[in-house]
Amino acid sequence: MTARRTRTTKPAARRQRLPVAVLTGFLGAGKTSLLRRLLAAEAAGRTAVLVNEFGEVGIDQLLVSPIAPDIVLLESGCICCRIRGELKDALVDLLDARAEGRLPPFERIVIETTGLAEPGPIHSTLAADPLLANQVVLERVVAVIDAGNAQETHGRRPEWLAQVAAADIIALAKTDLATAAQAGALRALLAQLNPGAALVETAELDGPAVAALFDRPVDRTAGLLPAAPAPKRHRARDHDHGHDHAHEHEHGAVTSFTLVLDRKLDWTAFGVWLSALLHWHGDRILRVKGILDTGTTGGEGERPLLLNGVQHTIHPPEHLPAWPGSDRRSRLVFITDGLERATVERSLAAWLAAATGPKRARSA
Ligand SMILES: Nc1nc2c(ncn2[C@@H]2O[C@H](COP(=O)(O)OP(=O)(O)OP(=O)(O)O)[C@@H](O)[C@H]2O)c(=O)[nH]1
Repeated sequence: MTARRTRTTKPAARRQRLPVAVLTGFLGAGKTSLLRRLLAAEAAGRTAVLVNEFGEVGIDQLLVSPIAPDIVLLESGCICCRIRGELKDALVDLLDARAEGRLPPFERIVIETTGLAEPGPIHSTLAADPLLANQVVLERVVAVIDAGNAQETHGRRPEWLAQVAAADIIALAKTDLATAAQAGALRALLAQLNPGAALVETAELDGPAVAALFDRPVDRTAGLLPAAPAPKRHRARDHDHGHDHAHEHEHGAVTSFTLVLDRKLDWTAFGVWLSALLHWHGDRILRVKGILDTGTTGGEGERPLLLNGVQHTIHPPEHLPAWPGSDRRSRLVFITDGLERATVERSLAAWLAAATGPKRARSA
């Protein structure tokens, strides 16, 4: 169906609003991984994607864009407070492009939030704006929870709880990194915090089951009977009044910075530096992501290494099939809580000088 037809349909059909799914979850929980699985499992063009990253370089966008070329990257900043106006504009642009046939007639929009976002205000943004409220509806919040570090993050970061509390579906990722006892205790905690949410494990889902997470009707009554206990530190619904008060939650000393390196890196040596950095500062490094030029070739050319670290953990790096763009420089994006860019820069420069001679890393 073309966009013009959509515009000239009868009033009854016009009332059908496009479903919006918010894909949330703390930093590094596995949101982009789940999104990539969704996009791979369904027909191209079915889902339009908005990605909001708390970092200067949109690495998620680089990863998702080969499967969803029309992805829109929202400006760096947190979707739930600082860039709510931009969210609205991006949604309106997407809907216009669909209506004018510049984009395929996608059937849903997925908004991947930053790991620090509270989903409640997104609902307010959508519901409070008459133009948007007429065209889209926030249908579901899918929260990805990292089973490897959930208990720790729960104690430290209020955003984690807000995300759990707002979820219609909780997708438990990284159960392979938790013991059976830890996973069991976490399931019990999540059921207590948000008894209405459906709980699934991402490792158990095949492609169609991932798609079903975003397709099957959400049971809004689940968990309402018997009455759900309100989580004590739950703040997400605080935003959920349907009006647009100027609310900004504080992210404390959380900051993001990017380091760019102009040279090829030896992964083994680089991994030693990174491990040491996480050993000393892992408590204050919430997330490190990067695309590294390690000089590896294969297939059609050079294959960059995708690096992912969450707090003290470095995930096994992944070779991407090709560089997702013309910029072939290595980039490292850090999200830290109270750790200065200068500290990381100094450490990296010292390592580079020792390992490969005194050529400097540049910060972007
Ligand atoms: N072991 C394991 N690793 C996983 C699983 N799911 C995701 N990961 C890895 O976790 C790392 C972070 O995953 P992402 O999907 O980038 O997480 P994210 O939530 O999008 O991260 P941000 O956008 O930075 O908040 C990647 O290295 C993934 O491959 C899982 O179930 N098990």
